[in-house]
Amino acid sequence: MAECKNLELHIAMFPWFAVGHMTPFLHLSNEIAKRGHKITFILPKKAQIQLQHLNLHPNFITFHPLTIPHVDGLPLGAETASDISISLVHLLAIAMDRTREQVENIFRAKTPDIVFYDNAHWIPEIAKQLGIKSICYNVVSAASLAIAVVPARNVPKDRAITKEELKQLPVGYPSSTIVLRSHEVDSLSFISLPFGDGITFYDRVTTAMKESDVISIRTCQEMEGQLCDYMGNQFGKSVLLTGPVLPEPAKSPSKGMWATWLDGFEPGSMVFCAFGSQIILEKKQFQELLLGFELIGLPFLIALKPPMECATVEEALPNGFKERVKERGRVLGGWVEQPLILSHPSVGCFVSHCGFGSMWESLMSNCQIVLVPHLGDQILNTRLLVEEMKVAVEVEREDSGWFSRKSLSKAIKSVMDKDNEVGIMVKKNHAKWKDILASPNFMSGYMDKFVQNLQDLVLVNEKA
Ligand SMILES: O=c1ccn([C@@H]2O[C@H](COP(=O)(O)OP(=O)(O)O[C@H]3O[C@H](CO)[C@@H](O)[C@H](O)[C@H]3O)[C@@H](O)[C@H]2O)c(=O)[nH]1
Repeated sequence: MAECKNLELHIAMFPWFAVGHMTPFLHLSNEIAKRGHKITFILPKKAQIQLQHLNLHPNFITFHPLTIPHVDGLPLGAETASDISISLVHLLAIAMDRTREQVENIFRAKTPDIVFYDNAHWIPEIAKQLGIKSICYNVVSAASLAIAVVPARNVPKDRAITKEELKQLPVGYPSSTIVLRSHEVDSLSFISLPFGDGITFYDRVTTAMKESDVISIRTCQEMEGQLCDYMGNQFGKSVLLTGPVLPEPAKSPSKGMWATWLDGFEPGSMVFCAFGSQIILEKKQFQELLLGFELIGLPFLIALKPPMECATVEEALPNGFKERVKERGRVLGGWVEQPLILSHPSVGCFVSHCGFGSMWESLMSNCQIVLVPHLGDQILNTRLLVEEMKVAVEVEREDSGWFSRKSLSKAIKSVMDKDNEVGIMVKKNHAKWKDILASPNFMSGYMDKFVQNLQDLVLVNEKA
């Protein structure tokens, strides 16, 4: 064992070209680097600039930028999912596949022991040839993997998956609460669509997992144990969990241009809203959301991308909105430092899309959580938080998918009203879970064990 502890690893990271994937891969890299191991982090050139500030161990973590080839149909210079609309991401997958030679050259030059990847299903093939162990690291919930991309889902090869087929849960799926409602199953139909050249999303992700040496998921046994066991059984291999892998909370949160403004409000009174790096609302839905915030009568900070067909958030504001909400509310169209905002004492509620990164950040905060999921995995994360853990509320949507200003304000008020039973219940449950997740050895315990497993994996290789 002592021999194993001293083994210094060299790990290559190759995440999907999206902020919601590269960021958690970098958090994981920081944790591994903190334990004395070397990381080569492969990413698009522009992303390097965006992520650099999150590299906490530059002596151990080296960025290796890729040139992203242009693919017809993508805007010139597009390198990550944030540069394009969701309808074009399948083309970005083609661009990723065309970096194969660059990636292989990096592996040959750097000779890592292990490579972590997610969407690049061809990595194990290269890795095997070069004697590198491959770990398919998933930065979405075990629930969203288990319901959509397991062999038991049995997606037809020759046609699109039907709504009826999507309504069926894969045989043996272990949860009856973390499920999609029948009007939501369409949010999974993308699994049988092309994602890359001549390959569907389903085939790509299942291949990525089948061919790996190990499957790993950014989750914990305490929250998704049964679902992780199901994944292991489905693919017949071990599933290593990293736990949530979040950076230390900021020591001095009051930074940034919005901080002085936030300082001026009562503790816990501010409602913050952000929907991650990808969602672009339709203008009408964007305006309805803003009008819902106007109704709650509380201070608010909204950070959303400008809605469709609008260059800025200003031009999409409802008539007279700015004059009516005055200093009480701000709407920003650019990137804000979400973790810092969530830890500001004035912020008491987080209205989120429940992307997996935001899900963890909301759980680690002291904020009440209101969820407005959009994509399939976000809906399942929402069910986990609302139905299983009972730490959050979900905004009611009509069957058309539309949510009204009334349903939004009702959900926010229910958790911000100090006497509301639901608000009291979710606050209490959230505090219990936060105590577990933030307890001193919880995350570090997961990481220590994980790194030990990585060393064992490489050692087995060396002995073989
Ligand atoms: O203005 C912003 C907006 C986001 N963030 C950060 O960006 C990350 C966003 O990640 P996440 O919450 O996972 O959202 P998306 O970027 O939307 O994530 C994509 O990737 C996730 C993980 O794969 C999936 O769960 C989502 O459905 C998918 O949209 C989080 O760390 C946020 O703190 C900011 O710092 N500032």
